[in-house]
Amino acid sequence: MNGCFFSFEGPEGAGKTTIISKLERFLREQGMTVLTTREPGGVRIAEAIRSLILNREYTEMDGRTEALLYAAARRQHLLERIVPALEAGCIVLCDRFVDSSLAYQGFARGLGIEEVWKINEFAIDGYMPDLTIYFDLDPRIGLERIRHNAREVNRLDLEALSFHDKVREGYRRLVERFADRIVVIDASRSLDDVFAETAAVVLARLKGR
Ligand SMILES: Nc1ncnc2c1ncn2[C@@H]1O[C@H](COP(=O)(O)OP(=O)(O)OP(=O)(O)O)[C@@H](O)[C@H]1O
Ligand SMILES: Cc1cn([C@H]2C[C@H](O)[C@@H](COP(=O)(O)O)O2)c(=O)[nH]c1=O
Repeated sequence: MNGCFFSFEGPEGAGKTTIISKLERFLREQGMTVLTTREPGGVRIAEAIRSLILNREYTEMDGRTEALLYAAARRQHLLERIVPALEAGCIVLCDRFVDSSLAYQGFARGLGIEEVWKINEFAIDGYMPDLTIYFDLDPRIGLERIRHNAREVNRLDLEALSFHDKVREGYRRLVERFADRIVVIDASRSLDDVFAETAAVVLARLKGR
């Protein structure tokens, strides 16, 4: 496999989508082939699962059902979109991947990081990002940011602040556990500063291949 797989993680409103879009433009300007995608979603079946999981009407959804749906969406997305792009030598920029499941369902929902890892192991079958960039931000700031943009409020956004605090704590545990894969970026700074650091980290990883 010749490509390089980057995933981007963080709480709501951390700036992942904005930075990925700037990074995609920047890397293309340098002549690189880039695929930008997102989870849950990225392909037809996974986008359908996304609509189901994030639908605000499904307040009765069980935590394990939620975790399994994210894993199912991931499986389809990986096979249909990520793996073919990596095999074609693309740089893949993925807005969320398995760490979201570990932080949100494993830690914040209380299902257990190990348990959620197990179902995801089955789904991803050995494929992991080469590098994960985690945008660290107080969820109060992130939620305030998205209150001011046009993005639709989804079922997860409506969780209590204590849930979003747990998501951050979950990510912190993942950073400790996967220190060689996850790079932490302080996302509370200006967009220009966050982008400059992200681009530097990504370029360094690409050079080191
Ligand atoms: N560093 C920053 N400083 C101030 N505002 C920012 C910064 N980064 C992003 N924003 C703004 O915050 C909002 C959320 O950004 P964005 O959609 O990129 O976040 P996200 O991490 O993809 O969020 P989500 O996962 O909730 O969809 C946007 O309006 C964006 O313009
Ligand atoms: C992949 C994944 C996502 N989530 C949560 C995180 C967000 O609240 C939504 C996705 O929407 P966004 O546009 O990225 O904000 O779903 C999750 O809980 N578990 C996952 O595996």
